[in-house]
Amino acid sequence: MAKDPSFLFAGVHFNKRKFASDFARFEEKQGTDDSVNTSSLFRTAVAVQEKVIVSPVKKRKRRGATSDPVEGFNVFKSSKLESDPPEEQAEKDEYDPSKEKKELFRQMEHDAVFRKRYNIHVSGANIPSPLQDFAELKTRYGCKPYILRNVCKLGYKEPTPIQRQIIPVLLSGRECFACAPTGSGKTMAFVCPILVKLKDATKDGIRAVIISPTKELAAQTTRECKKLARGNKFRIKLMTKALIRTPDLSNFHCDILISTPLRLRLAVKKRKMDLSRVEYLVLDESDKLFELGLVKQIDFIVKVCSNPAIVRSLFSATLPDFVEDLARTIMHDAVRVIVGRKNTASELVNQKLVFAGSEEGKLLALRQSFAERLNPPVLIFLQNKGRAKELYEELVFSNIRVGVIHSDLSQMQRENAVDDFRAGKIWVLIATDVIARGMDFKGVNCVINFDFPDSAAAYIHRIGRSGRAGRRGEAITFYTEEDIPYLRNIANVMTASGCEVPPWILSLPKKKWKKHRPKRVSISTKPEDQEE
Ligand SMILES: Nc1ncnc2c1ncn2[C@@H]1O[C@H](COP(=O)(O)OP(=O)(O)OP(=O)(O)O)[C@@H](O)[C@H]1O
Repeated sequence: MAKDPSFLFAGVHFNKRKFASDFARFEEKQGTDDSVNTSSLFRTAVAVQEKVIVSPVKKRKRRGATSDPVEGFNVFKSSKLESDPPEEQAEKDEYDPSKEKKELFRQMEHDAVFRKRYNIHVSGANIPSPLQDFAELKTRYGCKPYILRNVCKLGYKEPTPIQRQIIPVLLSGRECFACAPTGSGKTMAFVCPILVKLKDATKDGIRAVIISPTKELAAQTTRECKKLARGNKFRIKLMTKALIRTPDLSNFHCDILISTPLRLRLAVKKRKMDLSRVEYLVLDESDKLFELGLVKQIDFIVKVCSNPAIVRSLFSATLPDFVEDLARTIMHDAVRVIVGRKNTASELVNQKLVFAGSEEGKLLALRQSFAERLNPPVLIFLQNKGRAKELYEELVFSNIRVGVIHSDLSQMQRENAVDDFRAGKIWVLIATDVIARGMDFKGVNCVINFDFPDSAAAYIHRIGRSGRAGRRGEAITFYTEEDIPYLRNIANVMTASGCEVPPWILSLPKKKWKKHRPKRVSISTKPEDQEE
């Protein structure tokens, strides 16, 4: 694999004298957040369509369905119907007693072709037709004009594939699991139907709850909800520390509440918050929420959301079988929607593996690359907060505007780091996995895994901070000798999303992936007596 890392930062040449103009370019990008290039997103969906095979009607074994083709409907078999001349068809229809059935059949056929085009795979009974365009929100579901106005203001021209299918599923009152690549618009896919269904603000307790694994993501989701709800008087609330301090929350009401599991559980247990009237429960980044540390809290929340008419939905870019199995035990007649193949990285990210030799080698590679080429904004991931701090200390006095985010910082410091990165005040943000999931920084050009990720899912989510909403991105993963046994797992993700991997890596033995966080040599180059 390439040993000279100087090529890493393909992109704008980082000439310090030209610093100002580069930076202005970066700032400009941040300013265009709302006018996302939707057409490329649309193109991506169409570009991958050829890869899908449509299978005939059959009962499928769910376990093996990970990357199965489209659900049971044979588009090819029925295409003969379409070739009938119109007059002949009209004649047939006139005398056909089961005209309605035929109509239904035709609609199903049309839906299957449409899904194939957008690489949407579904399973479950009676799945509603996907959206052709946003206008159908009004024609099919009578949504209020403010939503379409906001969609337009956000610059969304076409629904993304996950939005095309999940919005009708949720609007028809079905529970669902949704798995679609990072940066493919899952947030809007669950927020929009909630807004349509809730219609107007009321004071009927808490009506919808969205759970996010981190405070940062919860705050971001709250902002996205508010953007889409602009013009309506909905009460959209983030569960903050201050809110939890309220002595009695038993009469608290809001239309949509966004929280981390821990805070919500506290609010219910200690402040008597009542979730019995919740109509919609969304578990975002659901595989993270079902991990050992959080599953108890989720279990508690699911139980206290006791409204029998509740609609629950799970979203993530990675959805392991065990999460589906767990979720199935609580869901009724759920629809499963997968865009592309399950558990794969975004195809918009160009991924590279770089052998850095040692910890010292990683730092050298990074410095050299920054000196030669830098294409900000850049995100750097490390395996823990201690190492994130060390790297920050090493880079803070260079000419690069660098920031750091980890769980030892106060909430305010964490928010400031995210805001400064978004605003372009920070070029390079050093982070732990605390922001690896869900955070939407839009213009991130490059993600660097300074420390090898501890699982394939962590890799997919980390690199997914780049290559969002139709934009291209780059991901570089440093590895040392101790990471080699796990290289194959990442290499498999890379090949599945169309990136090249040297054959020797693909011939490494498969290794069962347990959390890989080896004890690594310190990054610090300071003499020991100068360390705090
Ligand atoms: N229909 C659309 N057209 C264009 N851009 C969109 C559309 N829907 C959402 N976006 C934009 O796409 C970006 C990614 O959306 P979002 O954060 O919801 O992705 P995600 O699928 O939840 O990603 P992750 O798995 O990383 O959480 C956002 O900047 C959002 O504004």
